[in-house]
Amino acid sequence: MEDAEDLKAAPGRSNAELACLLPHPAADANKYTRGHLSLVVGSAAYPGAACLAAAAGERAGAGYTEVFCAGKSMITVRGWRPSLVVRDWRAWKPAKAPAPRPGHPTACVIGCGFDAAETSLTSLLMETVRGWKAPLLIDGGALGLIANATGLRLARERAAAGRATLLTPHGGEAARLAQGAREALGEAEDAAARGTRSPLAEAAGALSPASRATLVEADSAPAALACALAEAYGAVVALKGPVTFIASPDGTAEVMDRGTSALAKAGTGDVLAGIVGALLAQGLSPRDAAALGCALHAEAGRAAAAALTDICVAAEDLITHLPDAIRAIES
Ligand SMILES: NC(=O)C1=CN([C@@H]2O[C@H](COP(=O)(O)OP(=O)(O)OC[C@H]3O[C@@H](n4cnc5c(N)ncnc54)[C@H](OP(=O)(O)O)[C@@H]3O)[C@@H](O)[C@H]2O)[C@@H](O)CC1
Ligand SMILES: Nc1ncnc2c1ncn2[C@@H]1O[C@H](COP(=O)(O)OP(=O)(O)O)[C@@H](O)[C@H]1O
Repeated sequence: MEDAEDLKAAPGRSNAELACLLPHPAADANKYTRGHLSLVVGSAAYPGAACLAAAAGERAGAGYTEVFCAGKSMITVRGWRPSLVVRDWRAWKPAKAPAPRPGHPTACVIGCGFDAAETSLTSLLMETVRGWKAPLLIDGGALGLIANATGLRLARERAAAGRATLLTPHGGEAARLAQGAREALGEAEDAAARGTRSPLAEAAGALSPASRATLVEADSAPAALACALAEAYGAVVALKGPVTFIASPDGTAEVMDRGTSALAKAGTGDVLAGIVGALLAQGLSPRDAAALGCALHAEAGRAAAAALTDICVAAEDLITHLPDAIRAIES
């Protein structure tokens, strides 16, 4: 990887490049071949996050959208959109899900509306990171729960097994992920000092000096931070903000700067997670899903602001205006 100071993210992709990625259904498609999206979301405290992520995923093209949420959230999610398949998250068995097979893409989004105070969610998350074989997007409260040495080790084990992971932190969540990586580095250094061999110590030893420096600094630039987190966790990282940086574990990064401050409202990140998750579930790579999903989200924000003003746009409006975003990218 380049020195952190020299890091430059590639400019955002053109409409023509993004339009090629749009997952129009084949003439002989059925709901299963179009892509199965499982969302493990919506604690009792935040049923709204489950509604937003799942409805966005369905509108972004997933053929079968299944929501696993807290028992207390189920009635809210069912009432919000009857086409969603809603189950209690006690029915979520990630390790028993069949391996993805050609022509039947699938993906999981976990964490929108996770309540950090609910420690029982840690085992649900870790079981998913360990056992879920298809692409996995981790968002919201789940990011805080993997931001530690155990979470980093499990994420890296997924990468080593060739299982794709995408992290979508905002600035606060990215700071927590960096803190978790520092904790892992500390544990690895202790292990090395004791002469103990461990996968974590080997991973920490392999981390580039630039990433190590970025993770240790308090105020790293977002592009460098996204790259360092991607390398440390072995995942594609979309670090959200007024400008979003999409970084891959190989040190490459791209910028998405189509957004509008109309997007600065609660719940818009849940909508983004649903859109990107649906694109993963339709077979796009994590990097392509992040690039197209973030661009569609931003264009939906622009279309919503044109219709409603930048003051009035709320997260639900992005779902309504997603068709305008698709047309903007295709034009
Ligand atoms: N309708 C629903 O059900 C909704 C449910 N939601 C769900 O709620 C859960 C908690 O998620 P959350 O984002 O609200 O809170 P949390 O993770 O504690 O982080 C907030 C702290 O981080 C910091 N911060 C720094 N930079 C930042 C930045 N760029 N953008 C934002 N924050 C930034 C900032 O600290 P400060 O800078 O103020 O010191 C701030 O105090 C999660 O599961 C989510 O899915 C929400 O999506 C809303 C709609
Ligand atoms: N000023 C801004 N300009 C452009 N995009 C923004 C701005 N503020 C926030 N966003 C976008 O809005 C979304 C907010 O996500 P997040 O903070 O996770 O919200 P929540 O957790 O409430 O769902 C991100 O996609 C981010 O890039």
